[in-house]
Amino acid sequence: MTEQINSFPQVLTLAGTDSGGGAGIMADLKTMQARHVFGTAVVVAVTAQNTLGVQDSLMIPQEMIDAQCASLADDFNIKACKTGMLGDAKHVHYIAKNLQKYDFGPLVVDPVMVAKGGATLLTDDAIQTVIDELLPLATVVTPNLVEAKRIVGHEIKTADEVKAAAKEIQQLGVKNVIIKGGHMTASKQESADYFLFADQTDLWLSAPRINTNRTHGTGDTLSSCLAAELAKGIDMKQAVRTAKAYVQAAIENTIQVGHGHGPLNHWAYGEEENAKI
Ligand SMILES: Nc1ncnc2c1ncn2[C@@H]1O[C@H](COP(=O)(O)OP(=O)(O)OP(=O)(O)O)[C@@H](O)[C@H]1O
Ligand SMILES: Cc1ncc(COP(=O)(O)O)c(N)n1
Repeated sequence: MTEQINSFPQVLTLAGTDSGGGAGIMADLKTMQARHVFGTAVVVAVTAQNTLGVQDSLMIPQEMIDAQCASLADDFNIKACKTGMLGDAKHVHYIAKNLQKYDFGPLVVDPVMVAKGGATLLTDDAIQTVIDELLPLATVVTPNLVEAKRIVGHEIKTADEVKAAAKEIQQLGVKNVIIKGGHMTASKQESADYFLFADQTDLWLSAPRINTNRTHGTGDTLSSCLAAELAKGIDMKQAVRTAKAYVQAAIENTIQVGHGHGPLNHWAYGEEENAKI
């Protein structure tokens, strides 16, 4: 009976808050809500942020991170989780320890490094800790082009180099790799993401590139949608298609909020479809 009561898909984000509501934990919870899963959150960092940039940030102490993870593990039945902004090497380590201690299901690692406005969200020395401690725990990692370059430690220019980099990242111990195309601006027509799956099949998923600066939180939205689908038991290949379509609809159906890099429209995707889920 208890198991039945606790069986509704529950998802966890371990990340930073965005007071402006467009990225980080706020984007994650909005995405989870729209995908009809129950969203929970471990706050790793607090940012004072709006669409113009990050004005300040505060890292949460280890004891409080551990306490949040313990609270969730004691009560909830988390079926998938994602990481976002983790700030520094120490916090990457605290999160990796908690993810080893508790079973929160498949892990989506979004290796958030720099905000669209240019603020550092992960210190340089922490990249190696992500590689050593977090990637081996991940079911899927979702770097953008810039993050992928930092992980492999060299330039990635052509489509063949994107594919080779995904393979290199997979060899670090992650089953599935997605290199996101938002920063691959060579094509003005499309935004194409590359997917390399655990079974060695691969896929480019392309969608029309929208000419807009209202792309605050695109990466968070993709990774939290992916986690939401995985929590429902959807297989990885279908989950990535839904996540890409969800982000596309959220960028396309723009809303006018803030004066800078505006947020996405998290309720745009398949509104009638959602009503039926
Ligand atoms: N202008 C755009 N038009 C269409 N799709 C886009 C656009 N910008 C980004 N995307 C899509 O959004 C998703 C996230 O990609 P992106 O490379 O922007 O991630 P990110 O840089 O990690 O995002 P964030 O900076 O929010 O963390 C990908 O599916 C990408 O193809
Ligand atoms: C707390 C937090 N997490 C992630 C991002 C990345 O989003 P973006 O690159 O769109 O600014 C952010 N700005 N803030």
